Parts: sequence; structure tokens; C-alpha cells
Amino acid sequence: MGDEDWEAEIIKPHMSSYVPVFEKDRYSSGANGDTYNRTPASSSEMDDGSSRRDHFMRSGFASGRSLGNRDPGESNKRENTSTMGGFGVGKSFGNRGFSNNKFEEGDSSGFWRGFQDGNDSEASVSSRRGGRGSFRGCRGRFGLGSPNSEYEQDEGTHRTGGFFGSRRSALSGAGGGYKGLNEEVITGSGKNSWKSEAEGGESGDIQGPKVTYIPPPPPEDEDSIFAHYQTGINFDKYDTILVEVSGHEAPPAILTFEEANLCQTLNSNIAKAGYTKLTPVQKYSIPIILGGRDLMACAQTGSGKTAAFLLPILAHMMRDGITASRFKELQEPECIIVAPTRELINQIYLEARKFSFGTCVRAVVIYGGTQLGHSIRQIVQGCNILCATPGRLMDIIGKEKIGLRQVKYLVLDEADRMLDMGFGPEMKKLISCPGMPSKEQRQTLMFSATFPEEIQRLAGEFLKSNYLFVAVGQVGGACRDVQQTILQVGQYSKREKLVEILRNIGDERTMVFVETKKKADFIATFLCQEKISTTSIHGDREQREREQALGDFRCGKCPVLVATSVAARGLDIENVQHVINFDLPSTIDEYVHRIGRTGRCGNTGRAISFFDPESDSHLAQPLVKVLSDAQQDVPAWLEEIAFSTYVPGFSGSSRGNVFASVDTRKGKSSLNTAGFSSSQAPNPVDDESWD
Ligand SMILES: Nc1ncnc2c1ncn2[C@@H]1O[C@H](COP(=O)(O)OP(=O)(O)OP(=O)(O)O)[C@@H](O)[C@H]1O
Repeated sequence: MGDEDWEAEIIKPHMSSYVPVFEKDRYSSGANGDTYNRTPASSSEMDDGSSRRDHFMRSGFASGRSLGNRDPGESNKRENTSTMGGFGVGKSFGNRGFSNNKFEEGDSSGFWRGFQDGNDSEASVSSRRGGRGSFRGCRGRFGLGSPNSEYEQDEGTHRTGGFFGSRRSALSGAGGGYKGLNEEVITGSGKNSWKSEAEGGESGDIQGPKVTYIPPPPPEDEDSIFAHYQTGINFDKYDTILVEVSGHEAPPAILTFEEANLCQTLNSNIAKAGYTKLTPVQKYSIPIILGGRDLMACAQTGSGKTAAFLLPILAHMMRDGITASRFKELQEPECIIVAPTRELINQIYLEARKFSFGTCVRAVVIYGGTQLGHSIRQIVQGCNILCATPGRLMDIIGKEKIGLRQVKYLVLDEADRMLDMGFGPEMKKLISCPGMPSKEQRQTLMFSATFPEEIQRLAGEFLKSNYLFVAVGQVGGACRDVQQTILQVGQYSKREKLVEILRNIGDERTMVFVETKKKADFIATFLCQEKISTTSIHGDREQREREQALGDFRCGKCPVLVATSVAARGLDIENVQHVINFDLPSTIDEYVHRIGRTGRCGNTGRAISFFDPESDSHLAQPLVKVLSDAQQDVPAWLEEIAFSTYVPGFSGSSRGNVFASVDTRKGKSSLNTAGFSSSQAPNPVDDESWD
């Protein structure tokens, strides 16, 4: 479907779920002293700009169903707030270090100093009204299970139409769907069609609107394929990070790409990608994978885990003389890579495409929110490496477009997420699908920056018992290149604080994380009204909108991206200098991933988190630990809260404890700095219980 069709669709104001993207017009001012250039998507939404509530109801929130019906918590509060006199109600900052000081007076000169001051001061929380419990909903340890969960963005709830209603939903009756130019409606099903609809598939066999979006093809020119950003000043410091390898007979680490003995084409692609030096996770993982071993690898965000699995897999494929891809109704890929979000799997695909450039290996990506027929067409043209989100993968397997007999490599990126309550069942189905080689017959690789011990135990089902475990730095630790600041800010002061911070940041790229999809739209709209060019990404947005939002953010058109946890993991976006946790996430692991969107690949970044004691106290203790482990300042007030909410058994502040969480098999391990080879690790204690 061409762009023009999207536009035709987008400009219909009555069916917009699109959060308007406003650009600052630097050269003119409107009636309110502010004029926005808008994308056509929002042509009728901000004409008067006088009533925020009005605008709010009309822009993105209004399509489909009534807001009030489904948002008794936060949204109603916000509406009330607006009606009562704008977004600034609740003016007193929870954090006295910020309130009533130079920031309110518009003086930004001492901004960062102000942060520090604010951090150290005690906040008065007594005047805060209510808690956030009413809208935070049920959040289990692993986040899923709640229909509000952000990861349902994959195949699940998206299909049934989000709260805001999608344009598709608006246009199509149940089971209908509309067909745009160059779009097909796919209705066919394979013999053993997966229970797609009930389980979150998108086949369109049963009911629900058809998904017609066809993502634009990736760029073909070599410059775009190999476009990359520079490693940062701290890239060389990676060498000093301690690495732990546990498991039987780990091969020694390599120190250079040459030692990996890759074929010429791969080496040339590595050079074109601008890689001259291995990162620690690459030094250890590449020889392990080349040695045919299963692997669970845990390394800090932004430290090159993607290449750590792609390069050795490609090297094996080249060595084994893979058959060139050709058209076939049933494709049998040698490698399947799964990741929890659409944007992330697309990014992994682009990396696979980059490193396989000039080879006969063909990578294909399939993910939810796109037309199923498009996914099938991509696959039947040939597929050696299949990059997929879980729901779409299971749909395609059910349609018998993919055979699993040839699978030699199964990669779970963000593996802890892939194995938790949300995706774990799908992954179990995947490995028990007819034809899928047993774990003894395939190589299974798991990567993440976090790996809770309970998830490590689950992972045993997927891995050979002698798998190796690589921990670069502390398992679950935050990237030290991110300067972390925690501010005490009450719920009703957050927006004001956010605006202050963003004004001081200027045009530097910033991701703002919020807890719910509704709130993402709300805050994005609010920031647009504050003349801060903003877009948003979350699971209720249509896929084309998500991709457009990410594109606008990547290219700098919108330097602020308001996101839910859908964007917390894996996304590698150049020049993200700031992450703001407007709402803290429910788990500390999620925090680590979110702040890892900045400070990547040796670059530095900043993360600011609003801590509301009324709702975030459970995070005080793990936050103190993460901060101190990453050698960040820990505010005294946070330590106090952590102390007062002390949970016996929690490892607490473990400054100096290098590996608080390790391979749960508890094998004795070898500690190394990344520059030196691992010695052979002794036997793990009780492997047998892992089968
Ligand atoms: N050896 C290297 N030399 C230079 N750049 C590299 C190297 N390895 C990876 N990179 C770049 O570093 C960036 C981060 O890599 P990647 O996205 O694989 O990190 P990650 O560890 O998977 O992060 P996350 O935990 O957030 O998923 C990418 O832009 C990648 O191209």
C-alpha cells in the first residue's frame, strides 16, 4: 500500500486514533502566541486550541468509544484537571528542591544543578491526593496477565481494536475489514490453522478486522543498509567489565574479529558496519556459538548482543554452504529469531540483512499489525533466517508456510521477556510444534540484559543441560554510561516537571516512559499543546502509526517520544540522550531496560525518573541497589524509603557485590575482564534437574 493511501486514510478526521504530531513553527505565532504545523492527520483537531479538554476528547481519544467508560481512573482525573483550569493544577512540586525555585521562574541556567539539589532535598508528600492505584491496574511480577499490559501489542488485543478504536475498527464491521488500494484481504487458512484469533493470531479466519498494513520495504542502497552511529567515549571501558562464564568446558574468549575466523564477506560487512573491536559479550558469545554450544548471555543494554548471535550464526550458515533461497510454498528456515516487540524484531532483521549482505542467506521479518498476506509473500520468496514476533510466527506455522525441520538455531532475544508469563506459553508451543528439532538437535541461544533467576530456571526446558552462561557485569545491572537521577515528584506535579525538564533539554532526543497506553496519548497531546514536538508509541496505535512515530523520532522531526513499555527493550536509536520515567515501571528489570535506550555502545546518556512515594515505594529498595551498583548517587530520601520498606531477604544495596545474581545452576564460575580468556569453568552443581 503506497503512502498516498495512508494519507487518504489518515485525513479522515472522524476516525483518527492518531496522536497529532505538531511541529514548532519557529517563525510565526498564532492567536495564543503559538502556531503549530500539523500533519494532515490532525487537520481538524486543534483549530481553536482554546479548550484543552475539548481538544483532548477530539484528538485521538475520541474515536470509537467514550473515554469515560473505560478510564475511570487517570483519564477522568485528567479531564477534571483540565476543566478546573488547565494542566497546571496541583502546582506544588512534590520535590521541594525544584518547587518555587528558579525553574518556576523560567530560569534554566542552573538546571542540572537544580536536579541535584532537588534530589537531595526531602519532598513533602503530605498534600498529595490519592494514589495511583486506581489506574495502575494489576501488574504481576512479570508484567503480563493484565489486559492492559503493553506487550499485548504483539498480536493479542491489537486485533480486537484498542480502547481508542482504530481506524480499521471504525471502518469495518466485525469480520469485515476494508481494502485499500494495493491491499489484499487474506482469508485463506492452512490445514492445521492455529487457533489464531482466540490465541492472538491475525489470520483473519474467524472474526475481527483484517489487518491490511504493509510496511514499506527497507532501503536497498548499501549506504543505508550499513548506516550506523559512532561508538562513544566509553566504548573502550567495556574491556574493564568483569565477565563470568559458567558451565562445562567453555571455549576461550576471542579478542579480535580476526580470531573468529569468519569468511571474507562477513568480515567485509563487519567493517562496513563500522565495527573494529569486539564488545565483551561478543568476545565470549561468538566462540561459544561457533563451538555449537547453547548459550544464555546477559550483558548490559546497548553492548552489542545482536551481533553477538547474528555473526556466529551467519558464519555457520556460510560454512555449511546454505542453499540459496528460492520460491517455495513451504519454506524451511535454518534459523528462527524471536523478540517481544514488532519494532525490535524489525531492527534485528535489519541487522541480519546488513551482516548477510552479499551472501545467499535471506533474512525475512514477520510481525503482527501487518497484513498476513504480506508476511506470507515475504516468506515464500525464500527464508533462511526468520525474524518474528511470537504471535505472527505461530500464525504462519499454523498456515504451513514455515516448516521447522531444518531449524538449527533458535534465538530468543530479550529472553527473560520471551519466557515469562506473557510469551512463555507461546514459546513452549513453538518448541513442541511438529517438526521442531529437539533441544539436543538444535542450538538455542538466549540473550538479555536482565535474567531473573526464576526465568533462568524456566529456560532450562529450552536449553541443553550443558549450556553456557555468560554474564557481562552484573546480571540485571544498569549501564554505567547512563547518569541516573531519581526525583521525588508527586502524581499531580509530574506534567509540570516534565515540561520544565524538556524545555531545558531543548531539541535533544528524549524518550518519556509512561505506564499506560492512554496516558501515553494524553501526555503526548499535552506536550504538543505545550509546543514541544512530540509523538507517541504504544500498543493501541496502529502499526503504521507506530512506525511513523518511530521514524519521526529517529530522524529528529519529533525529538520527544512518549512511550509505554512497548519501547523499553532493545530499541537502538541514535542520539537518544535522555530517558525520562514519567511513571516508574512496575519492576526494576523494566527500569534497567528503559534507561538502556540511552547510553548505548559507549555513548553517555541521562535518565531522570519521577518517583512518587505513594505508588513507587516498592521500587525503592531495588532502585537503591541498581543505582549503587552502577556507581550513581543515591538520594538520601530514597535510601530512607528503601529502609522503611525493607524486605528481608532482598540483597539490598550491594555495592561491591559484583555478581548479585548469577547462573542459577550455581556452578562455580570464572571471573574475567573482557580482555582475557575465560578459564574452563568447573561443573555446574545440579544439571540433571534442568531437563
Ligand atoms: N563491536 C561493535 N562495534 C561498534 N558498534 C557496535 C558493536 N557491536 C554492536 N554495535 C552497535 O551498538 C549498538 C547497540 O547494539 P545492540 O542493539 O546489539 O545492543 P544490545 O546489547 O542488544 O542492547 P539491548 O539490551 O538494549 O537490546 C548498535 O547500534 C550496534 O550496531
